[in-house]
Amino acid sequence: MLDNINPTTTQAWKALQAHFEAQKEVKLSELFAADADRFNRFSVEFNEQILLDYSKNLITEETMQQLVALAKETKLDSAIKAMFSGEKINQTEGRSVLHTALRNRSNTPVMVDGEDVMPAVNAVLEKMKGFCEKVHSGEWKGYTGKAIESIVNIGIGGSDLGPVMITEALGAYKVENITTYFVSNVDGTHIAETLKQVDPETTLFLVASKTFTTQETMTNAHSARDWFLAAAGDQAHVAKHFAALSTNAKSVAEFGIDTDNMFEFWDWVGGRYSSWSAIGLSIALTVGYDNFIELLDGAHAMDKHFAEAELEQNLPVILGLLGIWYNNFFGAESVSILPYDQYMHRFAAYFQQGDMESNGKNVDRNGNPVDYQTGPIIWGEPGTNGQHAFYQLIHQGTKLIPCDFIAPATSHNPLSDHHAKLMSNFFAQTEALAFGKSRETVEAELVSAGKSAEEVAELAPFKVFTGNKPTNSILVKKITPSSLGAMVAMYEHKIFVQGIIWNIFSFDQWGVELGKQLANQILPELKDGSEVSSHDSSTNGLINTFKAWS
Ligand SMILES: O=P(O)(O)OC[C@H]1O[C@@H](O)[C@@H](O)[C@@H](O)[C@@H]1O
Repeated sequence: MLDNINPTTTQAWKALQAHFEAQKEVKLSELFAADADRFNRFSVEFNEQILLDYSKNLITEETMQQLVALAKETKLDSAIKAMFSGEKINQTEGRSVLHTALRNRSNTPVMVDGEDVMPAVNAVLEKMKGFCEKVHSGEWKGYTGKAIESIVNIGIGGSDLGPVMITEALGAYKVENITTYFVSNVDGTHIAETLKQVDPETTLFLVASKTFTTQETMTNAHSARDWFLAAAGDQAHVAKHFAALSTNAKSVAEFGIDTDNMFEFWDWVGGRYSSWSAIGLSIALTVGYDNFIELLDGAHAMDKHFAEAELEQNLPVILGLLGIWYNNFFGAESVSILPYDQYMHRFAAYFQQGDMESNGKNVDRNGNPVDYQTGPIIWGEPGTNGQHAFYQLIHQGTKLIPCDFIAPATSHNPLSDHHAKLMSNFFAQTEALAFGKSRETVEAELVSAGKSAEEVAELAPFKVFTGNKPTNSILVKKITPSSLGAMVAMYEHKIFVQGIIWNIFSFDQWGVELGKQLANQILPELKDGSEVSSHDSSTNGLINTFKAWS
């Protein structure tokens, strides 16, 4: 059981509040001017792979000490131990939270209900390995004897976003002769457009669903099977073209997928934490099984760091605490994740689910409404595209938006000076956000551009950058399976740290249920043209207009 401590009642919270009042006007320019060693003081390196520079944050040593005190007072230490040891910390569902066991490469026993889960974890990995070997070697043949060329992963949410993000992020590692597609949306366009690109004789569908009941996934899976059978004819051919990644063997069998083709995982794996499980089969098929294992290795190294490093030196803890500083004291509402790496273009979307589904909670672990802010809005796009779109608001808007800038030191595509240009933008943006451009500088520039005194006075206010916008810079040596695994685990644990301190349950997601229930009620009402009057006037009006127009 997790402790149950309202963070706002702790000594540390009160101290942080007083500290915030005393230094909320602090200027990054002054902090840097006063301390030549600030970069060294506020940066940590992980395994010569990842550098987290958090010196461009609105913090002093005292801020960090008090934030760490908050983590200690809210018993983060024991919560970390509880998670890793398989305690049922997902209390509203009565489940352990063991995505860390899926990548427990040291293979030490992890007990759930008195049983070590590692043999089952390893057995599924072996099965995935054998399957990948067969598909990649061409030994696995479709119903007309041809090798597999296309993988279509059908899943949504946690059964889609992680594999999409990771296969894209590891684009440089793709195996030859396999093209992977992802279908998630129940909008028929998604599956229809995908099926146009593949050949039933050479396509393998992975039906990825923890529950195997999700409406979108099951609808897409049935349409895929209909399409396949229209070409293949015989139901017996399904076995060569459909595999299931699920915890629900019964429904998999009912769908008609051979249980030999089922890759199992367990209820102690949350959907948004499931890329490391059988849900990762699309990853292993796309980038190779060995690279999938390297991904797990990287995540495991970060797990060890999270479990063992001092809180002051602990990357996920530092990130989590900084987030709390802005979310709960500065009143920041969102966090932007900005990867300067085209391969990582779905990273922010992935952690939108990871973070917002985990910590978007308004009830604490007692079941009482919280009277403080919890999970932030997560958003972002790859740089430099974002610079030409929404950075205006980050630089000169009225909202405080702490940003994580992520970039690889080495590019997989060292084409002329592209990478230097990309990186110059990465460095320039955090510098600009931190230090801005003063009125004096703006005026001097306008004068030297030949503007009159009147023009200078007129234009200057619009060209001033106040600066003092906080950022983290995460410099990665190279985006490899291992460093990516470490980075994903780092963000996962950041979310954990914040959920513990906010005294909420991060591993359930009841908030997704109501919409599903209502959609199930509305679906039969759409079957005929009769007027609907059972809802509020807006919903009735929309449904009836839809019926008239469709
Ligand atoms: O993997 P399945 O069971 O299809 O769920 C897919 C997704 O469904 C949503 O409603 C959420 O609960 C997600 O956490 C989950 O990842």
